[in-house]
Amino acid sequence: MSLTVTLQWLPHGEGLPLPRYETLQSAGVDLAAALSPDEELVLAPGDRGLVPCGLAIALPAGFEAQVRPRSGLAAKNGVTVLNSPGTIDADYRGEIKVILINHGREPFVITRGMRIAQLVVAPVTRVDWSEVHSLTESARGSGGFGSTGV
Ligand SMILES: O=c1ccn([C@H]2C[C@H](O)[C@@H](COP(=O)(O)OP(=O)(O)OP(=O)(O)O)O2)c(=O)[nH]1
Ligand SMILES: [Mg+2]
Repeated sequence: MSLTVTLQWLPHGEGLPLPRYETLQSAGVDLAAALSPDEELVLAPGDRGLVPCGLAIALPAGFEAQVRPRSGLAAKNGVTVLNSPGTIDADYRGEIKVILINHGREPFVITRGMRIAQLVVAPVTRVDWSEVHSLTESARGSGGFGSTGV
């Protein structure tokens, strides 16, 4: 299934490559850091930072985009998306930004064009609430938080 999403480059994003699927079946497109060419953002161990991506999008109603970590950065550097998955609402027209956190032991240096996260577009289900006095019974009931054992 293919969906058209409009994308607007912000001035500091111009020149970055269009987000693209790296393989035929990739679920996400990578997001690149839209820092100035001479800028470095250094995340010391334990630090977090808001990384601009230099673009804004308009999703069709009924869809969201999720900002997810790249597994390579997590495995090699301990760097991940703090609020993973970040939620981009269909009515958001601001710049997409990525909240990265460095859980690694070394400083992590981000430069322009570095692919720091990925964006996955997904359908959204919305609910109409219906208030009741009791819920339907189920085998699990209120068991949770490890109730089935290890
Ligand atoms: O990783 C993220 C998460 C969110 N957003 C943008 C798009 C999203 O539509 C908006 C609001 O996000 P969210 O609802 O998660 O944040 P909030 O703290 O609830 O802010 P708000 O009160 O603006 O909804 O911020 C990003 O650019 N990156
Ligand atoms: Mg919100």
